[in-house]
Amino acid sequence: MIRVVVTGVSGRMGGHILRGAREEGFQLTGATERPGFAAGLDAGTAAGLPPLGVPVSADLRQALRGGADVVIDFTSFEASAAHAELCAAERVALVVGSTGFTKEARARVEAAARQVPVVLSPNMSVGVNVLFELVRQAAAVLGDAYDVELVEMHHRKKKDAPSGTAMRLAEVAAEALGRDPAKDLAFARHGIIGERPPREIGVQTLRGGDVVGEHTVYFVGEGERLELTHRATSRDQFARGALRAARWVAGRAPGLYDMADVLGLRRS
Ligand SMILES: NC(=O)C1=CN([C@@H]2O[C@H](COP(=O)(O)OP(=O)(O)OC[C@H]3O[C@@H](n4cnc5c(N)ncnc54)[C@H](OP(=O)(O)O)[C@@H]3O)[C@@H](O)[C@H]2O)C=CC1
Ligand SMILES: O=C(O)C1=N[C@H](C(=O)O)C[C@H](O)C1
Repeated sequence: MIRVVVTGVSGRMGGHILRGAREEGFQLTGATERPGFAAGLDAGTAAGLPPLGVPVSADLRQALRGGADVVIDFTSFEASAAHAELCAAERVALVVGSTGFTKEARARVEAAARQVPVVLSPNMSVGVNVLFELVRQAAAVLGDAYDVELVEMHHRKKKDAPSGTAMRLAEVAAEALGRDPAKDLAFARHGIIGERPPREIGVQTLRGGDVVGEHTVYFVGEGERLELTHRATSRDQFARGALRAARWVAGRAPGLYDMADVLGLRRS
């Protein structure tokens, strides 16, 4: 039985992961929430589920005392960077779903992945990981004759923009078209903007209500338009993907992996 510690259990993803872990036969050995949260509360109760017999800790080091094969972490980029360093020190595998990483925070996760295996992915759903491949293929075949535009929509409480998934989709398209994400992504348009630069990849963000997560990539040509859309209607698919990643990464060699590795989609 795989022993798992889940961080941020009272968050939107936390409850879905705890429920999935119980249904899929993981052994929950620890749980955390941000310092200041009611430490000692049952993890299930904290997540709005029936009690699970595991208390919430205010820090991951304490939560790992019960032993763990893997930590599943959907918190924030800052918390995930600190969690990665602790997992490296404690030699525990890690699955990170947090998004919005700064270069510095990502470098901390990469450094941790030299000590322990880490799966880091902005979207753990199978559907979105297939979308990454479809976008790669479409961009490679359609080429420069088609303008690439991307729109993402999420709930009003989401903190980072554009979504991690949108950023990855734009990077995948840019790579297939030989463009530079640092120069060619356009995140806003306003005023007299002039003609669209041909190399531009537009990335636009919508926020509102309780939208779980929607991404559309447009390839707009002369006389035709291809639209590739993924709509998440529940957080369960993200949680199922994270648990699949946890099963895959526990006991693996140190390294930074993503869902393409977990799902066997990695291109050589
Ligand atoms: N990869 C994927 O498939 C998906 C990724 N995400 C990403 O996952 C992250 C979390 O999303 P979501 O669940 O919606 O966000 P929430 O804010 O609902 O949940 C995050 C939880 O983590 C807690 N937290 C923050 N810092 C710490 C800490 N140091 N230790 C323990 N707990 C902490 C937060 O507490 P507090 O509220 O007090 O800050 C909160 O309860 C986001 O970055 C989001 O973009 C989301 C869905 C799918
Ligand atoms: O914050 C969210 O909710 C989500 N975040 C991820 C992202 O930023 O791509 C994945 C998913 O779309 C939900």
